[in-house]
Amino acid sequence: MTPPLAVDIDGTLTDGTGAIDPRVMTPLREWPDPVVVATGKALPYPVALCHFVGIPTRVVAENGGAVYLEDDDALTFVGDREAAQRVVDEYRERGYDLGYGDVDFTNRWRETELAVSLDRPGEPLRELAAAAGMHVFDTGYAYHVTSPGVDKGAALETVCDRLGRSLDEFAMVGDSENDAAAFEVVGESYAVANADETAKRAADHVTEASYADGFLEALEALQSHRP
Ligand SMILES: O=C(O)COP(=O)(O)O
Ligand SMILES: [Mg+2]
Repeated sequence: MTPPLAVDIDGTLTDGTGAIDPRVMTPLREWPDPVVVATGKALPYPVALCHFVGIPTRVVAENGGAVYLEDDDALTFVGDREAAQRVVDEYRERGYDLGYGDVDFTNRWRETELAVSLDRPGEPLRELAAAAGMHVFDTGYAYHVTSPGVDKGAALETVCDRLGRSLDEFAMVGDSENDAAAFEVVGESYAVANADETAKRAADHVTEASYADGFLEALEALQSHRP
């Protein structure tokens, strides 16, 4: 018996360079239970990942702001994109940019939150977000200006309601503070060894191996201790 699985992308299915590790493709495709890709990235990224891995499209995007499940063919959103936009506008007025150039594929399709490159100053962003009642996730890959209460944990509750499954049944593998809320609500959670401290504290287990090796280690553990 394997559990339904929620999996983060960056830092979990990738190698140290940010590229998807090709060894994750087959285990994802062959996982016998539903797989939900749960990411901070905008919707097109996890949708494309499901498509190219060859699994049904079940995704949480934007740190929980967007949920799509092929099962009920419904796309739902939570979060105040305009509030995030105001924070980012003020950040720009202070002379900073988001760090993604003019075309900006990181934010182009974002509908509930906005991201700023990690090589841009984080303190002024946190200050402006706090003043606006918004939250900042530092995923290790970007800062995300997200509405309070929006996270992957709340999104997985929505997923479970819609799939008719319970959170207890789910396992989750991830690497950063944007995974911590999901780690708290699922039945069993794994932080990969490269995870940040927040994720490691929230997880039931921390793998020995890093990045995709850690993910593959978590899958093995999930398969071996569930007869
Ligand atoms: O987009 C990010 O900043 C992080 O994405 P992730 O949640 O898949 O790690
Ligand atoms: Mg991650």
